[in-house]
This record gives sequence, C-alpha cells and structure tokens, in this order.
Amino acid sequence: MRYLTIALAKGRLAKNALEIFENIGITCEEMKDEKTRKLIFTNEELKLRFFLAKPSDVPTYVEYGAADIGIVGKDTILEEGRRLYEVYDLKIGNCKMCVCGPKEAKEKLKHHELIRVASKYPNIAKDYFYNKKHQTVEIIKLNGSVELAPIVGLSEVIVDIVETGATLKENGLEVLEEVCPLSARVVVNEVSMKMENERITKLITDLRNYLENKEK
Ligand SMILES: Nc1ncnc2c1ncn2[C@@H]1O[C@H](COP(=O)(O)OP(=O)(O)OP(=O)(O)O)[C@@H](O)[C@H]1O
Ligand SMILES: O=P(O)(O)OC[C@H]1O[C@H](OP(=O)(O)OP(=O)(O)O)[C@H](O)[C@@H]1O
Repeated sequence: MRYLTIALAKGRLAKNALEIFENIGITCEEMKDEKTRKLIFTNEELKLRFFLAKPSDVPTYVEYGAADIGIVGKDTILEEGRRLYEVYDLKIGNCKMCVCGPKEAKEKLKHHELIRVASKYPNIAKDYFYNKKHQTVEIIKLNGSVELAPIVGLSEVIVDIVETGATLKENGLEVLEEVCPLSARVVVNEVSMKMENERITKLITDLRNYLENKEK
C-alpha cells in the first residue's frame, strides 16, 4: 500500500485540523512539537504522510499530486483557481470575504465610481467586481495588513477576510458588502480520487461522521 499524503495549511487552520484528525484516530505525535523544523511527518501504521505548507501553496501541491489531499481555506481555493476536487466543508476557520472601507466609500461603490481596491486576494476581488457586479475598478495587490490601504490613501476600499470585525473597528472601517462565506475545506487531487477512492472516501466519511455527531 502506498502512502497517502495530506497537505495542511499552516497557521490558523492547522491546529484545529490536526485536532479533528486526532479525533478520527489519525495521529501524528511528532507534528505537535512546535519547535520542530521537520517538514514532513509519517504515520507508518496508517500509511499516511502529513506536511504543513504555506496556505497559498496547498492547492498547488494537490493539483500536481504531490499531496493527495489538502486542508485549506475556501479563500485560498478561490484565489488560486487550481484544478482539484473540493469534497468537504470542515466548518472550521469560519469567516467572510468582504468589501470594507470607511463609511464614505459606500456612495462611491453605489455609483460605480472608478475606485481602487486593495487586496491580498486580487483574483477574488476581480471576480467579484467584474463578473458579479459588472463594475470596473483598479485592483492593487497587497500581502498583508490590508486595512492600512484606505487609511493612508492607497485605495478607497479593500477586499479582505472579516472574522470578529475587531480589526476593522479599531481602524475606523466597516463592512460595506459581503462577497462570500469562508471555511476550511478538504480538497483532493483528481487522479488520487480515482486511484485511491476507497481510502479517501473512508477518510471523508470518518470526518463527516465525527463532525456531524459533534454538532448534535
Ligand atoms: N480572522 C481571520 N483572518 C484570516 N484568515 C482567517 C481568519 N479566520 C479564519 N481564517 C482562515 O485561515 C486562513 C489563513 O490562515 P493564516 O492567517 O494563518 O495564513 P495567512 O496569514 O493568510 O498566510 P500567509 O502566511 O501565506 O500570508 C485563511 O485562508 C482563512 O480561510
Ligand atoms: O475580523 P477580525 O477578527 O479582526 O480578523 C480579520 C483580520 O485578520 C486577518 O489578518 P491577519 O491577522 O491574518 O494579518 P494579515 O492581514 O497581515 O494577513 C485579516 O486579513 C483581517 O485583517
């Protein structure tokens, strides 16, 4: 039996995802050591390998088959646009993709003015404004602390993740429009889905049974 390889988005989602795997009997003790510099972890008994990768790289590993399965946010899936199957919503890391800005920007949005939109997610922003709203905008790619952009005059609005709303509030910004809800998803390589169907289906069934029972 060959190893099934699972790529986990490191950062916010990893801890909860590992906890879920543990609850369905898939453990990887070595991975819990926060000091380790090791990148890949093996469970010999279950013939599974885990690795942690930068969230935006997870869909790439899965599309190319370097990982059979990935756990990654819906935001990253939409942004990266890779060929893969999205098979299950883990309902962790729940948040929303939103258009945000100062109150005054609401009118500019409403009247379809040519505004600048800063975002870590340029493809999601482009899809929302061009395809859903049929509105021409200028998109400016940033890599983090996106809330700064409207404050210092780089853009009129931002497209960013909102969870509690605390970052927006502390910076005098608000949600102007909601783009879509987000959560962590299980994604699967297209070939692995056929070649390893039985093992992958069992894993997803175990995840579903555990999470549905937990909800009750
Ligand atoms: N408040 C939040 N802010 C950002 N992402 C969140 C939040 N809540 C849940 N998430 C989920 O967690 C993922 C981001 O995790 P994290 O913030 O650790 O990575 P990142 O900072 O986007 O990654 P990178 O280091 O590549 O910039 C998102 O893809 C999203 O699905
Ligand atoms: O609604 P809240 O609960 O305040 O969470 C949302 C904030 O958290 C994320 O930023 P992150 O901490 O990942 O930093 P970054 O913007 O530098 O990526 C996101 O980009 C928002 O800024």
